[in-house]
Amino acid sequence: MDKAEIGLIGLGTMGSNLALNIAEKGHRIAVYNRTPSRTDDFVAKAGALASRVVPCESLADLAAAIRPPRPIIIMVLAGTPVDEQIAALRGELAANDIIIDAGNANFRDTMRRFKELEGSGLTFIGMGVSGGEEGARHGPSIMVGGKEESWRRVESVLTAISAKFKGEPCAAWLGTDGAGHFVKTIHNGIEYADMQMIAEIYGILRDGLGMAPKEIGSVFADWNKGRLNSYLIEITAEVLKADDPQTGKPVVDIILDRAGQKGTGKWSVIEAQQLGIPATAIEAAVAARVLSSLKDERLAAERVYGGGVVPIKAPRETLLKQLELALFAGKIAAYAQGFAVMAGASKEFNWNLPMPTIAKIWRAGCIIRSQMLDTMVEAFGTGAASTNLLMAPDFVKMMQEAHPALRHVVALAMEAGSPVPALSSALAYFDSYRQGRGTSNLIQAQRDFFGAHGFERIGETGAFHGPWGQG
Ligand SMILES: NC(=O)C1=CN([C@@H]2O[C@H](COP(=O)(O)OP(=O)(O)OC[C@H]3O[C@@H](n4cnc5c(N)ncnc54)[C@H](OP(=O)(O)O)[C@@H]3O)[C@@H](O)[C@H]2O)C=CC1
Ligand SMILES: O=C(CO)[C@H](O)[C@H](O)COP(=O)(O)O
Repeated sequence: MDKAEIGLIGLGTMGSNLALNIAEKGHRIAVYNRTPSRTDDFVAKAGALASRVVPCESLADLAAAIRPPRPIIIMVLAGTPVDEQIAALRGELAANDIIIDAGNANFRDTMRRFKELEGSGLTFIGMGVSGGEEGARHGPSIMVGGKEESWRRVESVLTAISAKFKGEPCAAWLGTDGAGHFVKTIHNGIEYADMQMIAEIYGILRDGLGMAPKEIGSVFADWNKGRLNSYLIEITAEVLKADDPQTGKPVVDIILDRAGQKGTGKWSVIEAQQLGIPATAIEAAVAARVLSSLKDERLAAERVYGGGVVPIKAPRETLLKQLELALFAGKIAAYAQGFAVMAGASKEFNWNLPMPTIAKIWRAGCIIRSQMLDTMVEAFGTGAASTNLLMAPDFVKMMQEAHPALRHVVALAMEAGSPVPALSSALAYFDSYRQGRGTSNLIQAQRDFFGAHGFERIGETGAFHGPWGQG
């Protein structure tokens, strides 16, 4: 039997679809899954593509089925399972074989694994994949980290399976060791902020305006035709229009309001804080998921304080326009924060992250794909966004048009008691960023008062102390 060109471990949601995508592009692929029945099911459902799939019962079989040098994708749950698979694989592999971790790894783990495998003769790639089930099957966005020569060895298969934006593949090498997984982490951080802001707008429409899910779905569907055009808006419209076959009720109304999270949002925030880069909308989105998980406490607090949202009395069409613009402004701020964190990490880890390329490969395939990303390609490509996306002329124009609506919507929601943590954080970030004279002069004075930390005087150099305690 002909040897496979590539191998894949982990036939869960992502792995099985990625394997079919690879087979469909004409590559013979060997697959292995810890639970053998999953491999059998996979082959049974692969249809005509099964002829290009080599099912394997062990890692030894997998290694034997692939033509050396063997590229092997690991697509299992992030964390210990990846270390276990690498440890088990090492004995089966030979020099020049390539291990590709395609899960949502913490980039610090990727850096460690990269170091651990250095000198072993094996090549390690940390690769972020975005697009969910559908993307994995028909074209995800692929963010690669590792040695550039390692990328060159797998470039043709990865570009073939990736999404295409106007013919350009959404797969790229972004830098050494953890660069690909870091970029995927921040992609997810922006995803958290975007999803949270959409949910906040949904809250205003549901509780403030008393709209039904299908009506709200139509609003999102409308917005998807305009400046907010994006995958997340598109699926939100679909989600809101779907009915639960069991009860006949709208699906959103039967889902418990407790959001899960697997780590990438939290890691985005931790790294942003470590780097000293504000990512307030992402932070707010992670905190909102945590608060959502405290269902019992929230119910108890509602009994104490009341939780109702005061109906919002405003002309509906005007308000809908403002909500659309507010979401647009919030989204720009979230992207600005995400890119700023990547710029900070790029310096810290010497990655030289190519921002225009990142914007390019996010234009199709990934969860945060949106019309706005094409304008970002231009802004980063010309250097106009090199300080901050908010300073690129195209985005200045958009924010000038949209920020008054964000302010109005946040004020309205706060007054009504409809929580808008991500939108309000985005607004506060924007307001703080554009304030030439802020209020931290007072903080410096306080720090000096209680801790003799010193402060700078306007127009003078050196450290000064205040006249504290002199009456
Ligand atoms: N779902 C999504 O939208 C996306 C997921 N990802 C990432 O892709 C990776 C896979 O996710 P997904 O496909 O959704 O997960 P699934 O839960 O669908 O599948 C998990 C896979 O991991 C395997 N696995 C779990 N634990 C171990 C272990 N200890 N040793 C060996 N194999 C193990 C499972 O094998 P078994 O059948 O034996 O349990 C299964 O093949 C994760 O890192 C995830 O974060 C990335 C982008 C999008
Ligand atoms: O990477 C993804 C999308 O880009 C995965 O779907 C990931 O699981 C999303 O994160 P979380 O589960 O924390 O919401």
